[in-house]
Amino acid sequence: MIKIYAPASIGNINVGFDLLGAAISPKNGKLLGDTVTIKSNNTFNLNNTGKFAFQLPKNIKKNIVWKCWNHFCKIIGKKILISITLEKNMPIGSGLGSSACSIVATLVAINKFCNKPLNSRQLLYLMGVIEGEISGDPHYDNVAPCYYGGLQLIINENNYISQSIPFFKDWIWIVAWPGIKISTSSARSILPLKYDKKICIEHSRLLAGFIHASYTQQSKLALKLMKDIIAEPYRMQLIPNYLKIKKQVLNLGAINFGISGSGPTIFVICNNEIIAKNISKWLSKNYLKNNQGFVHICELDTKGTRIIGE
Ligand SMILES: Nc1ncnc2c1ncn2[C@@H]1O[C@H](COP(=O)(O)OP(=O)(O)O)[C@@H](O)[C@H]1O
Ligand SMILES: N[C@@H](CCOP(=O)(O)O)C(=O)O
Repeated sequence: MIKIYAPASIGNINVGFDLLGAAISPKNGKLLGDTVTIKSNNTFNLNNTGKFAFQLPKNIKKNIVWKCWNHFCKIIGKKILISITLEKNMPIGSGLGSSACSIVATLVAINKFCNKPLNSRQLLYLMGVIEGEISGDPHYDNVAPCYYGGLQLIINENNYISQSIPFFKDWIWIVAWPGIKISTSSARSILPLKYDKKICIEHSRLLAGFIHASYTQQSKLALKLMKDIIAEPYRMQLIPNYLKIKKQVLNLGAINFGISGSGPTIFVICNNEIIAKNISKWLSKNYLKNNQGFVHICELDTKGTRIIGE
């Protein structure tokens, strides 16, 4: 038996649309991600459990776990006889890399079960392909941090898909999912196909400056540059009262605020535990739309996807 856990992730982190992503874990030690358990069987079998299993497609062939298994069988040229249990603990369409959690956990588990025929780069490439089948075009800013952990910069050069970049250990990351869905594909479809030269130059300044500030550990500079001029201007309309919430949370002492991935989850950065607790309480009261929603005070998950049982 192999049991794999894959953590939630924040895609984009404002300044790096499709190019930066952070894996996160609640500071209280709770798990925030999907778990996949695999054992040998006489045929393929998939069981769905977990708080958000009800959101999964009824047709097994539309479940990401089946897609991952099917891709892997084609790659190794044989039917892999396993029973898979997906513990779907990440809400679908949340903006916390729910699809990435299932993709990464399943592929890592199957690869280990088959004695690792794929190396980590080949595995991550496959993760991006499957992510692209779901959201319309491949993007690695959820699967890379979910797989490797930490803060990942998508490189796609010299045989590297992503590489870790330094982060700020004193940053506290709050995520608030209101309990409603926004599909990644729809949130991608509302973005412009082209941007003005002025925006492109400004985005390069912000992203390059953020990476420089990260390597030189200039927290205040990193925060000033951590702006989203690519997606937020268009996606904020999908999130009720977005600008009002943002203004209030910044007034409560947050040092940064943005849309997590394609939303509707928002993320908040603080550098003070008391302020973080206060903002978490405020968001629980004012941002959650139903009893499905949640707020977690998190830190970067540096371990990434890992074995939690054998
Ligand atoms: N195991 C799974 N986990 C998440 N989504 C799944 C899974 N299996 C199938 N899906 C489908 O994939 C799509 C994922 O939607 P998406 O908006 O990308 O979610 P998220 O942004 O949370 O990753 C949904 O249509 C969902 O029904
Ligand atoms: N870069 C992607 C990130 C999507 O993240 P998700 O958690 O919403 O799937 C995008 O912004 O479309």
